[in-house]
Amino acid sequence: MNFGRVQPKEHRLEPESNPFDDYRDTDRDPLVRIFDDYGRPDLHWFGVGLLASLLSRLVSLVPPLVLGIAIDSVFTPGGPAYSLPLVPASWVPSATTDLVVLSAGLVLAAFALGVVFSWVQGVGLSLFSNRVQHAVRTDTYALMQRLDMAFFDDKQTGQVMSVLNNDVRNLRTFLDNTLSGAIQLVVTVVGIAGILFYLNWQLALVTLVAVPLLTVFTLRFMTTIRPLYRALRSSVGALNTRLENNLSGIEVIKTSNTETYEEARVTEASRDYYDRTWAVVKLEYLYQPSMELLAGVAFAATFVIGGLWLVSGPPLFFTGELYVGEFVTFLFMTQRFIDPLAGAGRIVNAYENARASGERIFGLSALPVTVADAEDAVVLDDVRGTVEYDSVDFSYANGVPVLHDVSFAVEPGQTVALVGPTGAGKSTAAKLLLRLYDVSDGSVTLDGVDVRHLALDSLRSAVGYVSQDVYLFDGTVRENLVYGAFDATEAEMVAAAEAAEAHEFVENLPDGYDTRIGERGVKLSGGQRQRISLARAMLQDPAVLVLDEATSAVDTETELYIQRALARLTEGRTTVVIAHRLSTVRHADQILVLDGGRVVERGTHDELLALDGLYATLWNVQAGALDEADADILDALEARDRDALKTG
Ligand SMILES: Nc1ncnc2c1ncn2[C@@H]1O[C@H](COP(=O)(O)OP(=O)(O)OP(=O)(O)O)[C@@H](O)[C@H]1O
Repeated sequence: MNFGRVQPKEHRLEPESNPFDDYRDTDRDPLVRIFDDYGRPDLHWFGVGLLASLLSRLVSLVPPLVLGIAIDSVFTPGGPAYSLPLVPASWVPSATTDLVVLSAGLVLAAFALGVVFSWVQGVGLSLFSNRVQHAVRTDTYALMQRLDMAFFDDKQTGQVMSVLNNDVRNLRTFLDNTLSGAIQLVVTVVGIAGILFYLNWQLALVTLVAVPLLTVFTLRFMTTIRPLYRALRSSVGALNTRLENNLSGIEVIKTSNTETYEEARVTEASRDYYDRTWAVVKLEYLYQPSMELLAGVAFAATFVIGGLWLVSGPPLFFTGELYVGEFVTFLFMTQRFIDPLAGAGRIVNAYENARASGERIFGLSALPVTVADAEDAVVLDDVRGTVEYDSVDFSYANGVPVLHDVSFAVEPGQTVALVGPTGAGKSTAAKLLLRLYDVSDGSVTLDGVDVRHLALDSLRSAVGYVSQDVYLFDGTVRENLVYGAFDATEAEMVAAAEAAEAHEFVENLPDGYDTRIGERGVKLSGGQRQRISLARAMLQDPAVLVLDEATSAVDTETELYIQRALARLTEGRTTVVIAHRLSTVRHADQILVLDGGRVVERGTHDELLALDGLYATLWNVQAGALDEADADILDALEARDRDALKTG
């Protein structure tokens, strides 16, 4: 089999773990749950669709029935009297031509009714399945958003996307076609079996011998194909993940010159998907023809026995009379009985596919959420901005301790800076204040209330977060500025942009505030993105600010703009700043030096320099990069801005 380009030898691919497999809910049949949890409000549409589909099946039986009766009673001299089931004999005309017209009329009416019922079936089932699809998708999305950060740390975006897209769509297809198909099948098979028995019970037994065989065969197929479908659904997710990752990282791929490597990885993921699809298809193609063969044998047996019966009287142990028309109807009915049975594989297939999708959808909702509102969650009305960390210990899901016994307090309006070597735990400490994670031990309080007892939306509107990875959404500058402060007026927005030193460059963009900035804001420079994110924070106007200072270098002028914007933003707000450049936090009220997750030094800039410890070392290293003269210039500029702020 040719899978495209072969994997280059120099790149060895490790099999990727698939954490998503853990999130599968197999407790209750997911398809029953779909009806229970989502189907109820629109069940009437399902009922209408189902009824129409059964009626359309029913009327489709009329033509062969009428045809058989007509052959025996109208076209065969000496045949039985023309009699229709459920129609009183007095309604049936006696003239032959009238009987022909009646038969033709009945066949036509059956076809016309069939069309109407099919239409109603389509509308009813589509309405039902699309509404359920909408509800499942929006609910699953809402649920996914509330999952703990730990889930997203482990996340495979493509897997989550494939649940929200492919799996939800699979469910819809099942509800739309497969389910009604299955019910139709049961009703048709039972109904026709009844008619066959009514027509000739002995010949009916010959046809029905196939049923138990087909059933056993189908059940076996279902249990064999189920795990294959599960693997297939995961593989769709893995492929999506790979594609999604690569598209997001296209710049890195190009600049690292790793196109060939990535092609190999995509080929690998695609090959896995191919293999798993092939495993399913192989089984399907074994099963489907076998079913058809069995059905064909049953049909042939019915034909042989019935044919012999017609030609030379009842064969073997059969007794009684068989008419030609009756036999024709019988054969038509046998065909309609056996065809759907032989096609049961398609239904089983779609069922197993949808079931695997349902397990993944409900797997998401089965995930425990620990960072959620407590029952008696407190809402802070007027936030003063006192922040306190008390003996905080923390480790991520992998259990490796990241913070040990971290304690500090910040008074309203003060700035505390967290500094220290990379990986010391600065960002982690700050994230605990926003309750992106819960402490393992100790507590973090805002205005004296443990953040775990605060309503999450109250906490997160009180604490603003400006991250070093500025994330902007595809849309206009305006949309990105007012994100999270949707009620802001135009004047407020412009004022925030001015304060963040963004107004001028935004005005110079082709469409000003209405300029589209591309996915993740790619059409803006790093410095511009940062200023937009500062303006956004100004508009949100939180009492407490967590500032994860950008590490990426910008030119000196932009740096000055940003520093000025930051000075305005932090003025009067409690600020926890994670600083990489010590020069920017020299004026912080308190500087905490973290190392290996512990606070190893604390004090003001001057105190820490006098201590001559880790801070002093870091300062001296950085001083090489930042000339004291530059620092003095920054100082002078900052002092000027502070004065300007004070004088309004
Ligand atoms: N989501 C996560 N899951 C598991 N471990 C993590 C996670 N995020 C960070 N860590 C680990 O926690 C430790 C502290 O990371 P953190 O980002 O808080 O450090 P930092 O001091 O802010 O570093 P930097 O200055 O480089 O940003 C590191 O060892 C890091 O590998």
